[in-house]
Amino acid sequence: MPTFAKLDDASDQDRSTEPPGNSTTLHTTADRQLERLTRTAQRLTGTDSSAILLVEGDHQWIAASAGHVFPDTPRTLSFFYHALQRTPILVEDTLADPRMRHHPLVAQAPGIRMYAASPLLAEDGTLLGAFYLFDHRPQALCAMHRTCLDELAGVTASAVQQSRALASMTARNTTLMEKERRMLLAIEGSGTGIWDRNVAADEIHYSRSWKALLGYREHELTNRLMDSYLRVHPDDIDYVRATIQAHFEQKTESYEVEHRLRCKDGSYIWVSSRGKVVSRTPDGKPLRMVGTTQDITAMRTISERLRQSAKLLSDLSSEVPGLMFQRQQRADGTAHYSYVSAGIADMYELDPEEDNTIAPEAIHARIHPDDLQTYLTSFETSATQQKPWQLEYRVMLPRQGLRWRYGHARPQRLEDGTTVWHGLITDATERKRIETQWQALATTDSLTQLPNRHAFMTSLAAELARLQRDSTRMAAVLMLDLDYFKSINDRWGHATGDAALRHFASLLRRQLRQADVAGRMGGEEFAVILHGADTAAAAAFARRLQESLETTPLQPEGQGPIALTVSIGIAAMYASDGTPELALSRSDQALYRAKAAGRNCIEIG
Ligand SMILES: Nc1nc2c(ncn2[C@@H]2O[C@H](COP(=O)(O)OP(=O)(O)OP(=O)(O)O)[C@@H](O)[C@H]2O)c(=O)[nH]1
Repeated sequence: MPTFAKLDDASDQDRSTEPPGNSTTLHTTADRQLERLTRTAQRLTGTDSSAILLVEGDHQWIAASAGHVFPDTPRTLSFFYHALQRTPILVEDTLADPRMRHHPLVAQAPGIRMYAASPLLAEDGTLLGAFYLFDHRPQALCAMHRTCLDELAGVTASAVQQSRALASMTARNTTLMEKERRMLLAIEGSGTGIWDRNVAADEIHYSRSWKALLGYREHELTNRLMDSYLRVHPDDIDYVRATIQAHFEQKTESYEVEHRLRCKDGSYIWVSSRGKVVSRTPDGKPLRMVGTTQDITAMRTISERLRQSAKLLSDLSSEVPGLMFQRQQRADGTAHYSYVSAGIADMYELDPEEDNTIAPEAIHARIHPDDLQTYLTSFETSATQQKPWQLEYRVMLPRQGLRWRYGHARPQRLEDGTTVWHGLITDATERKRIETQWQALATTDSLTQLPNRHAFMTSLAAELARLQRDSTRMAAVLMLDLDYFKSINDRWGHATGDAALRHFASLLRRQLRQADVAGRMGGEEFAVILHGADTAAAAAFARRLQESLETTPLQPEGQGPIALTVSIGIAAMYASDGTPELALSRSDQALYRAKAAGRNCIEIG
């Protein structure tokens, strides 16, 4: 039995005198029980009044009282608070106690003289409040009354505890129910239909929103399972049944299928149905299955459009000749090909990865070693200047061999500094071949296959530039003109004249070294650049040429040999020459003199 302790000097003027807002406060039945307990205490002990004070958090309030009515004022509370200790208290005469004697409830009506209290303790030791006895006469409670007070306090504590547990459970249930209600509202609101299938009874129940999905009102659909299958599109029915069956047989964790359902107006919508068997017989037969149905028509339409766009892109990229690519270069300079089309098989003879990417090293290994640096630098320049990438380069392929490629792409700078190019690589080999042909045609004399005047003048300018870069070098320029050529034409015909020109060009070509250049300047007039030669060396060259012409006459078919001679004018080229024409002009003047000297002569300008 607890012993009565001395009164502590403690008060709490700040505590609220109201039960907490969300309190598990005792009301109605529980309150009445407490009232009954205070009356019982009053009667059993013969005291004037009795009260129960409850405490919860920062709140404390008088939950029940018998005898005097105690107003809930802070001062009054401080009077009660003295008892909120964990041990019983007995004040036999309040007037003898300095801390109570001036309290209004002592000094004035009702003039409390005896004050006894026992704490209300929960099983875990939490203080729930106190049970009080008061009397207007000073007295020492007998042992039986003290025990009675303690026991009543114990019963009260247990009642309060139970009541609070019940209230807390009710609150939890209310919260759960509210949550469930909100979830159902959310599901309904999201346009998701709910169904509940009774497998044994071959029945299926639909929520209002499920029926609304198909345009039906609440009462318009039966619960018969066989009716539900009639609404499934005929093309989908087999796999819908098979999917359900698989789940019934526990081959799948849940039932999940996309199919079409017929609406009230006869049109079809695409739905996603998901469900799960929630109860089975002990041997595993399904009893009940619940699930949801969602209209995914719009989503299917979008995904179908996306699929078609993706197919179009894929068709385009595989059908358009060449290689479409996306190349990314991060700010740190590392690059990778994030997309390559099927054209990579032809352009580089490479197979892309499954995700249509390829390592840049694989491509670099196919690029002609002489062009690789230009290729890499061109991308760098494009990235730095954010200008379109454009390049003609050679590739060395295992099957096709040496080929030309033309690439162009536009760069885009991303926020993180990455540059992304989208572009196309095409085969430029044929174009290059034609270009080379045109180039040859444009620079070669078709009759003699020697460079024409334009090409010769280009070489002459290049030779002058070389001399001007290094004045220790030498070069000689020769002008050559066949003698009496008109008479050959006149006598043997134009075709023989042509043959004579080809014959001379052939002899001339044979006399040239690698670095020398000869050209046909027009008619029967030729010119030669002798690289690294002075005029003496050029004169020796000219003599050798005249000798070879003398010893090798033209031999037209069916005719006797035709002797040819050539007059030659020689001039040195100087670094000081302002234009290449100057040296040519000097050699031309020398030629003029050679002609004047009787032809088949050599003159140095
Ligand atoms: N067969 C042929 N004749 C050409 C060609 N080009 C120019 N001729 C001819 O070459 C001749 C050149 O004659 P001329 O300029 O009088 O010179 P030449 O008869 O050689 O007299 P000299 O140069 O003074 O020795 C002309 O009759 C031109 O028609 C050509 O491509 N083929």
